[in-house]
Amino acid sequence: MTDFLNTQLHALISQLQHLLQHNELAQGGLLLGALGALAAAARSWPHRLWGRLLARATFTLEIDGQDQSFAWLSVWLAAQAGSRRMRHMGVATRFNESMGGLALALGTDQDGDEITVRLIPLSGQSLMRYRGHWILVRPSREKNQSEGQRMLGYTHTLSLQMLGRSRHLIGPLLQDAYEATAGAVSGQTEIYTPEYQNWQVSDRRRSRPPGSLIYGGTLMDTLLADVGRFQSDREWYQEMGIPYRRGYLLHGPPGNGKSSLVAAVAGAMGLNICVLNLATPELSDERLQSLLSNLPRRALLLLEDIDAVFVGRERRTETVKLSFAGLLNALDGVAAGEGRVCFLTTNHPEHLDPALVRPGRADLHLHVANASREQVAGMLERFFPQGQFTHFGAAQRLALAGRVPEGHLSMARLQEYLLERRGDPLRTVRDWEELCGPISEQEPADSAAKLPAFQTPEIQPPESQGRAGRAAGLPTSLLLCQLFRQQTGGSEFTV
Ligand SMILES: Nc1ncnc2c1ncn2[C@@H]1O[C@H](COP(=O)(O)OP(=O)(O)OP(=O)(O)O)[C@@H](O)[C@H]1O
Repeated sequence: MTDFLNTQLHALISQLQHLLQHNELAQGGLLLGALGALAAAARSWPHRLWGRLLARATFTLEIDGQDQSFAWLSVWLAAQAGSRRMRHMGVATRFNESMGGLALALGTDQDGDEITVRLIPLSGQSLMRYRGHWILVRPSREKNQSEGQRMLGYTHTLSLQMLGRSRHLIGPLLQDAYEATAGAVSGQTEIYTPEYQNWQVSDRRRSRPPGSLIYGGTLMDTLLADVGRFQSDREWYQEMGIPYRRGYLLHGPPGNGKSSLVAAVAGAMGLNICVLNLATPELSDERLQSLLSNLPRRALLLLEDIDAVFVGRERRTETVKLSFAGLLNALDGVAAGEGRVCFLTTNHPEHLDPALVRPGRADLHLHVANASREQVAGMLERFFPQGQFTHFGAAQRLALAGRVPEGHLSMARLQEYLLERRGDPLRTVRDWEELCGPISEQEPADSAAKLPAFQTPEIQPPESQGRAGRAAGLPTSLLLCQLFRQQTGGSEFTV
């Protein structure tokens, strides 16, 4: 059998040899085929060789569009000389006015603040010279798959390719880009909200100066001192083996500045704020774990109105996916971020399970109460600063504050009232009862004397006016109105 096959094979080979030796057509065909194969190899070979060389000789830095650095790096790249050749740019409006980068001024808004947008590269490529080295910048974007009816937008990537020996430039480049853009923003607080498993900057606001808020007693100072101490105590916590995190519970009636307090602390400490709504139906135990272990650096966590999610350990509504155990685990499990400062706010501390607010989860409980008279006087001074309104000084402010029933008025309501009457002390005084409710006739004389932190206001109405007024049992607000009218000769005030 083998002999038979060998014979056949030999016969075939000798026939082929004969054909190639004596048939020119077959010779030509063979030659062309060989040349074609060679040409194809020659075409792909340099390509492959080039690819290998590039991979060996270069270094590529790739930044995902979801990463925080993507925004400021894109803004910075768009402002570099090499980007002029980019033919596909996008407009980013979420960046702050004071951020560096290629900005287009669009005018000013009603507050006089400049409205600017920034350009970022979307696709294409450009060569950029940085500190004497060449860098190939390649932004790209891909349309995401649609999920049912919902389009998921684009996935963006930024790639920076440079020679391997230039890779030491990565650090300085990122630092330069950051300092020229996001790092140049001062006096700003970034607000992060969750986006899938990550945090995204959803807003940037001017930091609220602590002095713009008025709280009773030493609330603000106590909190600032506590957060400041915690921040400087990292080593101590490590030495003591205590988890390095701190929690605060701010409780009290609505509109007295719980959220504003968190914003002020963040601003004063140079921190940003991660706001998380626990009632979000998409928030599962796993997702919360992942979010809390991925908190951005230098950001505090704010969980607002925590009583709106759980009453005791029970979910308040069926739409809440998060479990109470999941919340506790996320707050103090292994994954909980080191160095985390967490604020819980509630209007109803009595609805909270003690486990949620025990030390370790909420170390400091602060009551943010309705306005005290001291606060009312402070707010009046903010709206009618000393010396700017004649006939409306400390005595008048104290007298008005003395009319407010202690602890009945929210600071938000007071702010709203004063906003409506700003620049108009006469209206402020005239409508004061509207704010405080009806005033009993016996009250005026001694209510001011009951001011906790003030001396009895020394209103010096003209003798006759004062006596007559008091004799008639007029409320202090009316007395003040009359006094103002008399002193200013009508309803005009000097500003
Ligand atoms: N202590 C305060 N000093 C100055 N302004 C205040 C104070 N408290 C509240 N305000 C003003 O009232 C408004 C509402 O305040 P904020 O939202 O911080 O209150 P809150 O206690 O968090 O309310 P809620 O419990 O309803 O969330 C803000 O515009 C703020 O400027």
